[in-house]
Amino acid sequence: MTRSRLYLFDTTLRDGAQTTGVDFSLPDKRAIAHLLDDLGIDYIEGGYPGANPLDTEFFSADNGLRARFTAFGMTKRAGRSAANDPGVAGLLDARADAVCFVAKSWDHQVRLALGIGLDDNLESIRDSVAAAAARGREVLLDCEHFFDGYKANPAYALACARAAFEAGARWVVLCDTNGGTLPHEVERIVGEVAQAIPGDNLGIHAHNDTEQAVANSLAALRAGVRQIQGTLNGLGERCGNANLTSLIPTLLLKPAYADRFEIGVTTEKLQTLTRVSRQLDELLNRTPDHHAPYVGSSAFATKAGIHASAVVKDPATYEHVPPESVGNRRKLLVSDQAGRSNILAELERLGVGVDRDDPRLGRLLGALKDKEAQGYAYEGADASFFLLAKRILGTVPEFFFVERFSVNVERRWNARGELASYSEAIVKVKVGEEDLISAAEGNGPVNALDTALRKDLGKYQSYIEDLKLVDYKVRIFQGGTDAVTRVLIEFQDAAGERWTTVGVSANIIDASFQALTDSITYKLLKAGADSMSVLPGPTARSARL
Ligand SMILES: CC(=O)SCCNC(=O)CCNC(=O)[C@H](O)C(C)(C)COP(=O)(O)OP(=O)(O)OC[C@H]1O[C@@H](n2cnc3c(N)ncnc32)[C@H](O)[C@@H]1OP(=O)(O)O
Ligand SMILES: CC(=O)C(=O)O
Repeated sequence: MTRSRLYLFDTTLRDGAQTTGVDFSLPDKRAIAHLLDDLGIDYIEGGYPGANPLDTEFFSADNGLRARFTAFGMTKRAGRSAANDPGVAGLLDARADAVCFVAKSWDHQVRLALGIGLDDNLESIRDSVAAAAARGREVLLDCEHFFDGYKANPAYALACARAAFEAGARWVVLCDTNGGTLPHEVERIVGEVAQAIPGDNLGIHAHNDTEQAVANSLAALRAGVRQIQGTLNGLGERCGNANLTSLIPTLLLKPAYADRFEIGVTTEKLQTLTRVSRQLDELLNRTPDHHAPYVGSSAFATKAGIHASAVVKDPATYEHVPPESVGNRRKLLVSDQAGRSNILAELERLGVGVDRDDPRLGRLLGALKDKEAQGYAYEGADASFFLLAKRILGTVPEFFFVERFSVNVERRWNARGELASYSEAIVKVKVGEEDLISAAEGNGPVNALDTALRKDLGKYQSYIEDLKLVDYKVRIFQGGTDAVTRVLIEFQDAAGERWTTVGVSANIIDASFQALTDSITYKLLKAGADSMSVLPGPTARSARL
């Protein structure tokens, strides 16, 4: 079967810039444009030249993109020609391959928001599109509020779309601006519009206010459009736009679409999608959505023991596509929902070999569930799970023993007359036969304790010099006076490896202490320091099970 070409239009840098909390810098915009270009997106809407200095500068030079670089802006104002409209001039002077005008197509909005006559708006559309086409630009028209407008006055909404098409627009894009239209409505309306304007010239721009933007885009595709607009990670005004990070794999991996349509993204490039999604979050300093379809860290994570036992027999039992196809990975989580299959899979990933029939496996599962009942959470604390398993298997030596620690927090007026808080910690550690005492100040009690703990570990000190604490999370649960605190601490070493440990106590400092000592022990084991240890352990003192 011959497949139709479907074009992807990315508006991360334009509609995505309208996301609450998103503020692109120029280097961000350049980096994201190149990510999209490399992925194989056909059109990259870079912003609105003339609306702000950053966008104007972005469009002042050749950005060296393969994709069609697109400038966005509104049609000319009524009462003047496109040639005399400074906004239109800014768009036509921009270094862009394509110009995407936005025009209202709902009669009520034309009268109310623009305060002009319906024919004036049609004239603005025609004149603006023709002016851009005459300057050799590929022209798109975003018909704002198309679906709401069509429901209120189909003849006028269609007249706006036709005006653009007849004036030379390559694409007439039907926008669900308020995001309230449902898939069955989109499919019906697009089907009717496609009787008047060829589907090869129609696009869809869907907002996600009812969580239907992806479904609406697919509905429009089925009804005839051949361009889909969207954003990476679903960024966009209010609840966002159609999420290209979900649409692209659906279009490539689901036969209902893959057999009918060809897109610019290849199946090889699809394998970079998870990385691209995370890079965008990294650039914007946003926490990735763990539950994002296809690319989230939980998208292929199986927690339930019954599911895990089937997944190890055949991953397709609980996966709709292979995680590698989108550059993601399978995870079998260890938690109180786990069975032996989860544990065996995680141990294998961590390089710990145990036989399925080993009786210690049952002990480990029991210990895991007991600890989780006390408040520990191992699904996000791989290093603590590793230590728990190794302790049950009897292979964690006692590198060091903390005889006592104290932490002091003081809030007082200093010599400069400022109110300041001070934290200091003292730790007494035994390393082999050596007694070591370290003291440290910190910008808080946990920082002081961490610094004191890692200041002098005697013969093991060189192994932990490169440790860096990169994340610290606290969760207090059960509420009230018997609240329990769970601390998760993430460390990184010079080799770039990251690991997380967990501690639980009624006392936040004690919970932190457990997570800190687990991290140090994990690092010493990983670095092979056990070959130097004196005691083969676990001893009564260090055993914590
Ligand atoms: C559905 C969408 O996402 S459309 C994209 C919206 N994106 C943005 O608005 C981001 C960038 N916008 C901006 O920086 C500013 O709004 C600017 C520079 C474009 C305009 O700023 P200002 O001139 O101060 O106008 P302001 O933003 O207050 O109002 C918009 C004006 O454009 C007019 N307008 C809106 N759409 C159109 C259109 N398609 N064609 C012609 N005029 C339009 C409005 O009627 C209003 O005019 P008025 O001030 O005479 O009432
Ligand atoms: C153009 C646009 O962003 C919209 O109508 O939603």
